[in-house]
Amino acid sequence: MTTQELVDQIHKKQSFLCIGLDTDLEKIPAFLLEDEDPIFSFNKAIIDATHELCVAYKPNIAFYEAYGVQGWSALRKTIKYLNANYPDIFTIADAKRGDIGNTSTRYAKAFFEDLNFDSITIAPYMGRDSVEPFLAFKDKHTILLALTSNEGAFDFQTKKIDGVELYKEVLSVSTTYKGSENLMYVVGATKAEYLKEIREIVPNSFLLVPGVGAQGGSLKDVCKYGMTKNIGLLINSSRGIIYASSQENFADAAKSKAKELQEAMKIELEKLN
Ligand SMILES: O=c1ccn([C@@H]2O[C@H](COP(=O)(O)O)[C@@H](O)[C@H]2O)c(=O)[nH]1
Repeated sequence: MTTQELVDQIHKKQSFLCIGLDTDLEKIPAFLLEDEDPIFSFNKAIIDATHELCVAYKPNIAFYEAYGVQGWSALRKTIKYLNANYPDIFTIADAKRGDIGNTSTRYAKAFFEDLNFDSITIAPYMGRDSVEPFLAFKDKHTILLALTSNEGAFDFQTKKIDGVELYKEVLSVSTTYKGSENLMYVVGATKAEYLKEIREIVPNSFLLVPGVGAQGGSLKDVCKYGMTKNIGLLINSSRGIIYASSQENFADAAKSKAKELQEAMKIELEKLN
């Protein structure tokens, strides 16, 4: 999917919501455990109930890898279901990969070609040659971790090297990478106050912003400091939506939570006019 197609979807749905599919067998409704593939049954119900309210889904790969072959199979079924039934939805493999060049190429093939995701999250720590293999794929997006939502972000990301915070160095150096037009960045909603300075370095890039809902980040603050005339934001909520209820009505409850966020996003989008 191109960035323009994503922007068009945001305008059409009046939403820049990304729903995280962090599917955990210990948290999904107990009656689903009787199904042959409970993870896929849960994901399918959530997707069918919420697809009109969001523009992206983000399965976090850890939740699938944790269940071995069965988890991987459920992930494959989920992405195939999304691509077949909702091809206008942007898909994000939250995999946080990155390795020496030839290994990164294999990761890129796994997620962009085999699984056919639109994008993948990548750790920037190994530098240029670990990121550029992902950027070589046309109309696929590489979402680089810049300033993450967790407390540990302060261990390294905000530390200064030659007077510049490491996350700012990640942002500015990565714009020189070959294929940098395919870059997006992760910035945690819990770090909204940093967005003003982030926008000075990457004024037009899309930011994937996790951390509203369960982690307490504010949608309003993220929009205030991070929104661009082209929107430039995908705001993720996982647990706050998908685990709104553990009863029979779980999909409807997820829909209501997604609707609350979509309505708040509509108000923010109206401010752009
Ligand atoms: O900085 C980051 C990077 C990734 N994540 C991931 O996003 C979701 C957030 O889930 P919630 O349940 O809405 O808190 C999850 O998959 C994280 O691994 C992040 O939170 N922060």
